[in-house]
Amino acid sequence: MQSDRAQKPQIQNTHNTIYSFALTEISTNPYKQTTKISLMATTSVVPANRRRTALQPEDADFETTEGVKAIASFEEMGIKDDLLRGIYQYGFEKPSAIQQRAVTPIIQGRDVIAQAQSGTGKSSMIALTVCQIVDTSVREVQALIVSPTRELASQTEKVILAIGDFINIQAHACVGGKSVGEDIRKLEYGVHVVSGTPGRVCDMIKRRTLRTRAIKLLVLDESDEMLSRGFKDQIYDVYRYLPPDLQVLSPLTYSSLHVFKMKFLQFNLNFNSN
Ligand SMILES: Nc1ncnc2c1ncn2[C@@H]1O[C@H](COP(=O)(O)OP(=O)(O)OP(=O)(O)O)[C@@H](O)[C@H]1O
Repeated sequence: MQSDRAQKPQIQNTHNTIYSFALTEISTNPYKQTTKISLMATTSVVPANRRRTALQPEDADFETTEGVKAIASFEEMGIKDDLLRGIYQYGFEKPSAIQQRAVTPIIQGRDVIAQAQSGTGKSSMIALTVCQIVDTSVREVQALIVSPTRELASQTEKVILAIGDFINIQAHACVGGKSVGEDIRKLEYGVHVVSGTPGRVCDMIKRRTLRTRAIKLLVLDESDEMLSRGFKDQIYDVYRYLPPDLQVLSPLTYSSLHVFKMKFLQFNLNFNSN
């Protein structure tokens, strides 16, 4: 199954998009095609105390949507020069195995579900693809990353700011427990990326402090984890405010794909019964 964004039927901003991306695994959704990349097995997962060494063995076993190729260098991915400088300065020399397969479809605008174990480079992949997709000459929120925990949301913001140093990216972590006033100040000043937790993001959108009209990419980081933490309604609430032609990226851990599918199936049924 190969996705071609240009050929996708136009759909309304109804519930279709979010459940169609989630249901790709079942391969029956007529509306939208999604690129899916699964790292089936890893022989080395990065130990927690080792930084920037997430490279998987080249022969890592992957299951992907047809046509997904492994691209061995960041240059060959067509990443902008100033972002490449940031990536190298951050200490990444070459993409990890999941990055080799997932970065290109993401920057081509496809919806992507990328499953791989912890420590394989998924969070870093969010940071670098967001930096590539955002146009920093336009000071509006263009990418929204929703994460299950405050720590993860803040960590993603930090990696974006570090990797995107040379493109002058402005990112803000919108997380519960931090000052609402500071969120309002930062958002009104203008940022390109918001990385947050569902409740605070939802709150900022409802206050109209977080303006959604220019958002083109929604990242549901560890979406399986978010659903298991009971954030389903808040994710849906956020989604309702986003523009119709939205790209969705969903990185998740391999072991929980099953749970993810089951929960989103439920999600779908609930939507239809509204
Ligand atoms: N291309 C790369 N080259 C070298 N190191 C990398 C690369 N990508 C990621 N890393 C490093 O590998 C470690 C794990 O990466 P990351 O946090 O992105 O993985 P993850 O799959 O999201 O894992 P977790 O769920 O544990 O956060 C981090 O220290 C990160 O800096």
